[in-house]
Order: sequence, then structure tokens, then C-alpha cells
Amino acid sequence: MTIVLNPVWVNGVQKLKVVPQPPPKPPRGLAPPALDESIHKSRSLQQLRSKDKSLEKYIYLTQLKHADPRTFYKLCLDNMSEITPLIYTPTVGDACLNFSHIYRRPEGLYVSIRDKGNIAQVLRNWPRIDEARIAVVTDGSRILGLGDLGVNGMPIAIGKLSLYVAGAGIRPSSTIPICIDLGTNNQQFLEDPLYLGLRQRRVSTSEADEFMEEFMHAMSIVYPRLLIQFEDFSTDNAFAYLSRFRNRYPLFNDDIQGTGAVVLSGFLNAAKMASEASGKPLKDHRILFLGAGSAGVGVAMQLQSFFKLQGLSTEEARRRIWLVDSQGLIFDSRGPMAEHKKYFSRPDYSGAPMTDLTEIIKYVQPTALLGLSTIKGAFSQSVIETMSALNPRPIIFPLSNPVRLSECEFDEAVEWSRGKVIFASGSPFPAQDYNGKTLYPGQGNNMYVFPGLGLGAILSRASAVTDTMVEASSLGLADSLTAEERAQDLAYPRVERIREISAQIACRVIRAAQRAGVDRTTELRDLWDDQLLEFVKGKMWKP
Ligand SMILES: NC(=O)c1ccc[n+]([C@@H]2O[C@H](COP(=O)([O-])OP(=O)(O)OC[C@H]3O[C@@H](n4cnc5c(N)ncnc54)[C@H](O)[C@@H]3O)[C@@H](O)[C@H]2O)c1
Ligand SMILES: O=C(O)C[C@H](O)C(=O)O
Ligand SMILES: [Mg+2]
Repeated sequence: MTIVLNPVWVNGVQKLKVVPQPPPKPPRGLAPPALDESIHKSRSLQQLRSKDKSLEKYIYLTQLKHADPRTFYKLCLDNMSEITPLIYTPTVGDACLNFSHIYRRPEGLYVSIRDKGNIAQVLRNWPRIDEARIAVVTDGSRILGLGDLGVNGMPIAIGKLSLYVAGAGIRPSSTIPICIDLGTNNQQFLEDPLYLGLRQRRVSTSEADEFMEEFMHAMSIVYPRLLIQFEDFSTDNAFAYLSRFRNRYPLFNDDIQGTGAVVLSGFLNAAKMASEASGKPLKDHRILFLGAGSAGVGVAMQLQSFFKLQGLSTEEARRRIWLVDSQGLIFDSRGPMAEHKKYFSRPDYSGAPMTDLTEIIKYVQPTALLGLSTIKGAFSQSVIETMSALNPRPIIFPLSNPVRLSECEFDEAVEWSRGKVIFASGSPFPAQDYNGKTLYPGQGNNMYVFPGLGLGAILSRASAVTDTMVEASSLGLADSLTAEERAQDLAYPRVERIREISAQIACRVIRAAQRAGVDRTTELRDLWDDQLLEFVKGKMWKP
């Protein structure tokens, strides 16, 4: 049963009425005689395709989800590669920017700083408390690469949960999108008469910290079986809240851990292709990051596992990674730096600050260049040509979202590397023909990981999400490529197979939870692997 909330006005105040989902077959006379479910799906698809702007398509799909969730999710599952970019990245970025203007009806839960002292009561207003299994929580402070969007960040939480349903078969009624409103520093929104959030600047760190303590405690009391995904918190809060709460509640941070897992997975496949071309061993890869925020550092942390899998020590693994931020190469003697950058700061360089990316590439000699910088065009022709001169098959992953902030586009990377690039981007790009061959871009987006990771954590009733569970999700994804996908040099599987992939990932995550002793559905320990896979698939909700 999907939650349908109908807004009603009582004495000028909006209240929400829970409306049961209409029965699949309306009583005789209330529907046109020839209304047939499968034809209606085609009709809906036709209506969707008749709109020429992505944002209009997003609005149409949102309305469809509310009015007829089964048709919506069937459309998603049958047309994953067409619909994912509309309900998720990149269109969801536009939906966030315009949220206060395109808003139609309530969806999700809003908890604001004004609820401090009273948060549990607000959480209890959610109509499906007993069914709650997964919440995506954002405070809107860093939405994609678009900055502080305040309460307009809600579509990110909604979009991620739509993928949980479509991609991992999580029951729609067990999902809660939550937007925390602690104010916004976005001046344009503060001046927008239609802005839907509190019209105040962000509260102080200490006030936000107190709020989060109360919020997390209340969440665990009101929804005892809930897994929490932190999403798009600004980098300082992303690291702080993850380390503060991860040993107390079942949660993970999608931007740090989900992205880390998805990139490790794609890198495992990409590095094999690059090493086959260069003849160099896997342990000799060298990785340069442009961007050292929650995503850049999260991915760098996780990529140490790549080197450890090749037999290197943690220290050796760490030294295969170089980070660049807005001030250039990060090295010890550069001066004071944010806490999260220190671990990868280089002790072996002490020259003048290095800011030019091409120069840094010549110095580091990387085999892989990863972008999590939000800087469009940062991977210029000179950058990609320099990478191509150093490597027969350069690994170039421009991972910033949405598409207009990508460090480079797929056609540019193909052209400038003369078709040699091994490519994955955060947002989707079309395939390219080069010298009579069709080349396919990978999509290195955490959407491949969080649905399966979440499903595994929910089904095992994990009391915490351990690093080993995150790594298991990554290895599960890396192993999920078919022979045909490998033959096409893909670093990631095709998104059409997402349910199958999520099931495989969930099984690996459940096993990792069992090994770590954090599983609470201990009867799953007795299942053989094929039985566990059947169990997981059987639990998936089908529209
Ligand atoms: N592909 C994915 O699955 C995925 C997942 C998470 C985040 N992301 C994307 O990663 C990007 C960064 O996210 P974040 O949370 O780390 O944000 P952030 O703002 O904390 O980090 C951005 C980093 O880029 C650096 N930077 C800014 N300007 C630069 C410049 N001119 N040159 C070099 N470095 C520069 C900053 O110093 C900072 O270290 C966003 O666009 C986000 O959408 C992608
Ligand atoms: O939302 C996405 O598309 C990926 C990621 O979580 C991001 O913040 O960019
Ligand atoms: Mg994110």
C-alpha cells in the first residue's frame, strides 16, 4: 500500500489526510470501458514523451507517482535508462532549484529547527510509523554540486527513495524522505516569496549539533526498525555526523560511503582494462583526485581497499593517492587545512604550491584522474591529452553532478584521448561512435550501490552499517558485470539490470553483516547462498 496524503485546509492551516490507495479496478461505471492496465502504461509513456522539457517530465512523473504508483513504478522498471535521469540525477537537480515553484502537494516529512524539543512528536505524525524501514535524510546544505538549497533539497531525498523502490524493491510505504530545515544561506531563496523553507540563515554549528542529537534519538525511538541514509550534507557536517552517529544507530552516508563503494567497484574493472593495455601490475596504479570534499575524500578512503586487495599495506595504499582542492595539490607544508584533508596530504612534496592541473599530472604521473570538484570543464583538452600521453588507456572519471557540472563530457574525453579513455561519470552521457566503433560511458553514481546496500542492511536488520558491509556492496557490484558488458569495456553494469544487481549486492551485504555480528535476523545465517538470493528476491516489492 502506497502512502497518499491529501492536503485539506482546516481554519487556514493545512492538514494531511491519509487516503488509501484506490483499488486497482475501480467500481463499474467509474472508469472508461476500455481502460486496460497495459495500454494505460503505454498511454502514460506517450504522455511523458510528449513533453519536451526534462523538468516538465519530472512534474508529470511526480503526479503519476501520487495518482497511480503502480503504473509509475512499472514505467520506471520497464524504461530504467530513460526514466532514471528524469526522477533522479540530473533532472532532480533542476527540480531542487525550482522546488518552491513547482511544488504541487506534500510528500515526505519536514522537521525544522522550530521543532527542537518536540521532534519525536513531529516524527509520530508520519502516517505509516510501523512500516518505516528506510529514511533518506538531507539538510539541503550541499545538494549535488549546486550548493546550499535549504528545504528545496527535498527532491533529492524523494528521488533516492524512488530508486530504492524501483531498484531494490523496497516497499513504497516503508520509505520516508526527510528534509531537515535549519535555515539556508542561499540569499536568492531567502528573497524568493515562494520559498517553502524557514526564512532565516542557517543556525550555528552548536545549535545544529544539539538538534541532530535530539533528531537521531527521536528517530530511533519512533521508528525502531529504520535504516538512515544521510544525503547531501555539506562536507564538514557529513563527516561529523557520520562519525558521531554511526556506532549508535544503523546509518550510512551516501556521499562518503555509497560513492566510495561505487567508485571502488568501477575502478576495479577499469584498472584491469588499463593494466592489460599498459602491462603494468594493478598495484602500480596512481590515482589523482580533483576535489577533496565529502565525496573526494570518501572515495579516496575506499580506494585504499583496491591497493590492499593487491597486497599493499594501508600506508602503501594511502601513498598511491594524491588530492587536489581549490588551492591545488594538498601537501603537508602548504599550511593549515581542514581535518578531513589531512590523511591524504602529501609529506613527500615541499615545493611551491602547485595549482595547474596539467602540471600536477606531469608531477604525479597518475593512471587515473577522478573529478569530484563541481568544476565544469576542469578536465580540459590539455588535461586529457596529458593523461593520454602517460597512459595507453587513461582512466578518467568526471564524477561531479549534475551533468552541467561534470569535469568533462564523454564526447570530449573520447575525442581528446583518441578513443582510448576508460570513462565513468556521475551523470549520464550518450554513447559515442569513434572510428566505426560504439563506445559506452559508465555511470559512476552511488545509485548502483545504495539500493542494494540498504536492502541488505534492512533484511539483516543490521544494528550498524560497518565498513565491511560497504566494501561488500562494492565487490558485489564489481562482480555483477556480465560477459557481454565486459566485452564492451563497461566499468558498470547496465542500469536495466538494477534489481538483479541490487539482489546480489544485498546478499553480499547480509553476509558481511553476519560476519561482523551486527545482523539481527540471525535465521538468515542458516541459508545457503542460492537460498539467500531467492529469499532476497522474494522480499522485493513488485508493482
Ligand atoms: N558520482 C557520484 O555518485 C557522486 C556522489 C557524491 C557526490 N558527487 C558529486 O561530487 C561533487 C562534490 O561533492 P562534495 O560533497 O565532495 O562537495 P564539496 O563542495 O565539499 O567538495 C568540492 C571539492 O572540490 C574542491 N574544488 C572546488 N573548486 C575547485 C577548483 N577550482 N579546483 C580544484 N578543486 C576545487 C573543493 O576544494 C572541495 O574540496 C558534487 O558535484 C557532487 O554532486 C558525485
Ligand atoms: O545524487 C547523485 O546523483 C549522486 C550523489 O549522491 C551526489 O550528491 O551527487
Ligand atoms: Mg548525494
